[in-house]
Amino acid sequence: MAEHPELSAQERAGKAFPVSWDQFHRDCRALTWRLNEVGPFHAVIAITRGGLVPAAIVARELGVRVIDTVCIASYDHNKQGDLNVLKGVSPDTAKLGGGTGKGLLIVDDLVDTGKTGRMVRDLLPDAHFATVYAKPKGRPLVDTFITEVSQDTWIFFPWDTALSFQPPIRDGAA
Ligand SMILES: O=P(O)(O)OC[C@H]1O[C@H](OP(=O)(O)OP(=O)(O)O)[C@H](O)[C@@H]1O
Ligand SMILES: O=c1[nH]c(=O)c2nc[nH]c2[nH]1
Ligand SMILES: [Mg+2]
Repeated sequence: MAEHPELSAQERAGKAFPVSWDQFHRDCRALTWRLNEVGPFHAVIAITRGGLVPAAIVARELGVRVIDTVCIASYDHNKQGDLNVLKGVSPDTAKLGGGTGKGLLIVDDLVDTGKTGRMVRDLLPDAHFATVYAKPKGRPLVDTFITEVSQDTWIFFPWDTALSFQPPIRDGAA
């Protein structure tokens, strides 16, 4: 970050990894196959907002109906600022996890630097933390994930993107 402070994280990331709804759904289902070997879980906790979509799919596949959120904001569009916990887990969910998160499943779309993951680990140290995608810096914080991408890759999620014209590769398209 210190090398090019004027650039956003997305601009510094040299590679783009666009993910379609279809691929995201399949990756969430693949994640659930792994999580099904680890559970059962009393509740699923989505890290908003990116964790809401995978949490819904994972909870559906695992048959879990207690779903809570931890609301954390760190990136303002694509620049990471200070982490801000807007909402923690509810008292009911905290009780289900015995205060430390045992038997709870935390879901997010990805770990990048690991700052968000570190914060949820500090809040619920015994919870199981799952993400669909992981970059190397954040990977040690995650218990289960599906696909690793390099640190200089920016993942474009389907809820942040729309179909658009692409120039032919021959004409210099990335
Ligand atoms: O490992 P880190 O470097 O902390 O980055 C990962 C976090 O960044 C994104 O969330 P963001 O804060 O952008 O909020 P959003 O989910 O509401 O888009 C993403 O959904 C992860 O939660
Ligand atoms: O859409 C996103 N893609 C990413 O690669 C990323 N890293 C942190 N936050 C992110 N958001
Ligand atoms: Mg997020």
